[in-house]
Amino acid sequence: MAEPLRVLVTGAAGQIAYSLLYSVAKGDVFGPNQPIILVLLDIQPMLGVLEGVVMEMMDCALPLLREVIPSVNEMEAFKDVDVAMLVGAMPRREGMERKDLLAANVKIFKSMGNAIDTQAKKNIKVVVVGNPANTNVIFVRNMHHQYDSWLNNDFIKTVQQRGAAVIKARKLSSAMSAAKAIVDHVRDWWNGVPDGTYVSMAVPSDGSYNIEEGLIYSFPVRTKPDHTYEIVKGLTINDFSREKMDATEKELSEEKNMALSVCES
Ligand SMILES: NC(=O)c1ccc[n+]([C@@H]2O[C@H](COP(=O)([O-])OP(=O)(O)OC[C@H]3O[C@@H](n4cnc5c(N)ncnc54)[C@H](O)[C@@H]3O)[C@@H](O)[C@H]2O)c1
Repeated sequence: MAEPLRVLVTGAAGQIAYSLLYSVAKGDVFGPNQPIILVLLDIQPMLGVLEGVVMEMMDCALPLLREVIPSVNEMEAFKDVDVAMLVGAMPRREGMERKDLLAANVKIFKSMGNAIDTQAKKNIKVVVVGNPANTNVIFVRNMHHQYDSWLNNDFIKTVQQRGAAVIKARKLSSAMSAAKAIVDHVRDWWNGVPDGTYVSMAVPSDGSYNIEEGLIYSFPVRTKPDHTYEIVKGLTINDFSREKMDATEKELSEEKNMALSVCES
């Protein structure tokens, strides 16, 4: 069997992690032949809760799970990590604006960036969940008219308002569906997608589709079994999609500048 992968989940005492950890530890992401060491990072006041999560993970007796390491020390936790799922952050509460959330979280992610830089494996794969999620960009191909109408109206509206609708109903932000999305996302990245297909991933822009270079933006991406990815070029963009893409680019660019100014202050 392969050497164990060291997988770090931050915010491990939180509600997304509670759904995510079981799925990762039982092989849904890295496959049934890949042993895993799980490092669970949270902050000091959550240590008691974290220990409860560790007990439950051990009690699950999952064959692939070699070790569970709780930690409240960022520098120690990131040591030699292969894959990091950065879930830990302040969650969005009812009535909270995207920009308030950004201001609260930007410092956390800056500090984690430093820990990754100095402690983790150089080819670490990092998935960020805790930032305000990047707006979905839809690359529409060969859709027929009726579908277009649903896609351009109800679907987009539902997706845009879904986060707020879940908070309103649950009084908490989404967790189970967010955990499922993380699992699908990292599995596609780790294993690669079948030839001729691609997935959407928010990755640093290389200027494709005239999107500002360096912006973290959702592109059609082809992932490969060696855990690398490439942006799929040259898809036809209709006027409707172009308009949404430009609006998203503008919003993300503003958000980036705001994050930089919070960092500097
Ligand atoms: N991208 C998405 O689609 C999506 C969907 C839902 C939620 N989220 C975001 O994911 C994040 C986690 O959501 P949740 O519902 O699990 O929240 P939660 O409050 O239940 O858990 C967050 C955990 O992070 C911990 N934490 C805070 N600062 C930390 C730090 N510096 N290092 C390590 N841990 C830290 C907290 O102590 C807490 O245990 C939130 O930012 C939320 O807004 C994103």
